[in-house]
Amino acid sequence: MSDPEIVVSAPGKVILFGEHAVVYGRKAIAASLDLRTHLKIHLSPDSTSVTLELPDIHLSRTWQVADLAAARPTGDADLKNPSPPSEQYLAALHRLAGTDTDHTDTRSLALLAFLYMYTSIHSTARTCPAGRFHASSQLPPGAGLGSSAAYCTALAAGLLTMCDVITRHEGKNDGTGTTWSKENLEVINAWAFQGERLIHGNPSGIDNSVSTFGGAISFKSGEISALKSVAQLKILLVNTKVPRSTKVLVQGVKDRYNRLPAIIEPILNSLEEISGTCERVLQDLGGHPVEIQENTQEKNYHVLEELVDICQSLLNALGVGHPSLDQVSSVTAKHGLHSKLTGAGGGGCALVLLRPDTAPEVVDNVKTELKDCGFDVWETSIGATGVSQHSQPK
Ligand SMILES: Nc1ncnc2c1ncn2[C@@H]1O[C@H](COP(=O)(O)OP(=O)(O)O)[C@@H](O)[C@H]1O
Ligand SMILES: C[C@@](O)(CCOP(=O)(O)O)CC(=O)O
Ligand SMILES: [Mg+2]
Repeated sequence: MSDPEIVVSAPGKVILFGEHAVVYGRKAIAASLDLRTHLKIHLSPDSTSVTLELPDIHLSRTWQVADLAAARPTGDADLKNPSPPSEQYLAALHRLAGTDTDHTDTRSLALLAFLYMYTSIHSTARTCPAGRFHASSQLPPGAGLGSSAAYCTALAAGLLTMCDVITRHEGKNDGTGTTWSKENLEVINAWAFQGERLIHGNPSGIDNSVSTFGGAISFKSGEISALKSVAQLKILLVNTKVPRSTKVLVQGVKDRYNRLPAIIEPILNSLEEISGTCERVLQDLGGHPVEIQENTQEKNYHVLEELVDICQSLLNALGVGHPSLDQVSSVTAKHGLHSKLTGAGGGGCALVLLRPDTAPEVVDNVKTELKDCGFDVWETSIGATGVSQHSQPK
């Protein structure tokens, strides 16, 4: 067994283009955020219970280790290649969580994701460890910044490390912690995806991939490509604070798709084309010598701004807009800036694209006006390190 104290963290993400379409196998572009979820594990060999503390969603639960051990799946589990729980196993997890299988309160699905990972990752172990598991986040939960994926990625990294399924300290990252080999990061990502399935229903896998690997990526049907040039973008994030659930919004798009497939398909194709165009523009922005940069910059930012506007309209057509997001768009437009929802929509967060030469007064004025609407606004840096292990509890 591992150290009695383990601290890991995983970042949230911002989707630039392609949310929802990515669930249907279309390309999307996303980057990690400098806001993280930390998981602290404190093992107590003399105790007989497991406590999960989730202060951000006001949940804390304690189970007897014997009850968790009894819920473990039988048969040989492939710990490096997890599969979804069977119906019977899922029902046992719901009983432990005190939820039911038709649960729509996504908050308590966080319990289910923990119980699934804890019991499955220990399915081949002789005993299950007792202790305290404490997850807290700098990310607003349920706002489109991938808090569910950061939570699942941190859980996967912490639990897999605790059981020595993955080996620790294989590489240094940016000095704030250590990371794992690519092979082990893939194992973390696979478990995080299974956790996301329990919270989201039908995730594309983009959020857990960004949270695991960090940086900026283009993502299509599970294929990940690194995109260095995204980090140069300056964006403002606006949290409308309107609560929403990704699971409900993804299901809403599915219902609309099932009713009107011939209408929704071309919208998904357009959204994919937007991601492809963005990728090309970003490459172009990064690839010119300084003397001709100004001209190409002007042209390329104009295209990016058009993409932001078209994307926002198409997402509205999918039914994932919200009056609060329309308000963000009209306030930013007054100041000559362009914004779109990010993540699942229905409230939550929007991003505002800034140009390299956007005047600081314009940024200040738009921030003030958005704050006056009751929204939270901050300038963010993108491309943070992926899942990490910390030697000191944070
Ligand atoms: N810090 C956290 N602690 C516990 N659960 C969390 C935390 N952050 C997110 N979650 C889980 O993720 C859910 C929100 O996920 P979701 O609706 O996908 O929104 P998003 O991923 O955009 O924040 C919460 O209801 C909860 O189940
Ligand atoms: C809408 C979607 O594309 C992104 C959801 O992100 P978030 O949970 O709202 O942060 C769903 C997905 O990709 O699984
Ligand atoms: Mg989510």
